[in-house]
Amino acid sequence: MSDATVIHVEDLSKVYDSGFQALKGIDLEIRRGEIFALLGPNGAGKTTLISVICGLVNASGGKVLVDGHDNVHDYREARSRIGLVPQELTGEAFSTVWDTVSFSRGLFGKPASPGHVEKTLRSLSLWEKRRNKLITLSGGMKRRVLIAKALAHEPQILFLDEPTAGVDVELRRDMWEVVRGLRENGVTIILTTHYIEEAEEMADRIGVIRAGELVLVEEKRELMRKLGSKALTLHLSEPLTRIPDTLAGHDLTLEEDGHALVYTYDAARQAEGEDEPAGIAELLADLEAAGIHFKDLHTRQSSLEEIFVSLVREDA
Ligand SMILES: Nc1ncnc2c1ncn2[C@@H]1O[C@H](COP(=O)(O)OP(=O)(O)OP(=O)(O)O)[C@@H](O)[C@H]1O
Repeated sequence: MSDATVIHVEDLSKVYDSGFQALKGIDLEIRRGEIFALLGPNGAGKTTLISVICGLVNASGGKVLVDGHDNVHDYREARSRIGLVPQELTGEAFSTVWDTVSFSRGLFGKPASPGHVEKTLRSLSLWEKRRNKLITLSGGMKRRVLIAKALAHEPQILFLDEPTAGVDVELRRDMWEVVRGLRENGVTIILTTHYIEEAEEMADRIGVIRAGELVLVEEKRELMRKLGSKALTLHLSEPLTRIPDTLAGHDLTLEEDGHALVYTYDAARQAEGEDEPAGIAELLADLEAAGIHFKDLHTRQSSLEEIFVSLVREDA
């Protein structure tokens, strides 16, 4: 395990008592200081994977090292390095923010540190609310308390399970800011999400899990470059009823009742400079030769969402 690796997951599998296999031979390295987004449809195994890494659910096979510590044989060392932000706050409605966070630190056998608790609360804009009972807080503030709780024992690694499920857009952006701030302080972040926008906005790398298998792990930029396709839309001066035979060699579709021609090409090919600029010059020459004129054109690149949908669909 290299220094850059903070979590090493090897051939991890999980079969629940029901006989259901939720994880199948997962191999994964999480790099120190990155934001890693684990994406997958409902039931794909995201929560199971993070629960096994955090030692809350036993694996059926394979192993997990957290900063070099085996999460079964050296559980306390491994667990002390991890903070886990669950989806919901449970059971502490009548405690104050301060007590909830301080208590959580004690659970990890760490000596009381009002200074650390104060720093954590301030960094999450919870300081003014420290005497409030949790039950009196808004949804957004409650989520911040969950994060503060998970950070109380000074972990290097923070897992966030669906950090923004069911929150409004404004609060979601707010949470993203909080998470980025944590990363700037050196915390490694692993988040599960099924909001593609969240992964697109936040992640350095993305893992896609489908039916218990990690089907892909990739730098976000690389993923979008490799799998993104681009489309060039030409708005025609005169509508066409069909694509002329002389243009059959181009990947074209006729849209908007014949008012637009859409040319689809591979963003990666273009980025690699091969066939630059992806056959557009030839297409334009052939259009000219066919007497087809356009009044406007625009390009767009597929979003991570489209890439994700096609990955999850592929031989599903
Ligand atoms: N205790 C359990 N016993 C049996 N099956 C379980 C158990 N917990 C989860 N599963 C099953 O394992 C699969 C993966 O569940 P998991 O919660 O890990 O998925 P997920 O990707 O986190 O989905 P979601 O986004 O819906 O939370 C699901 O089919 C689920 O029904």
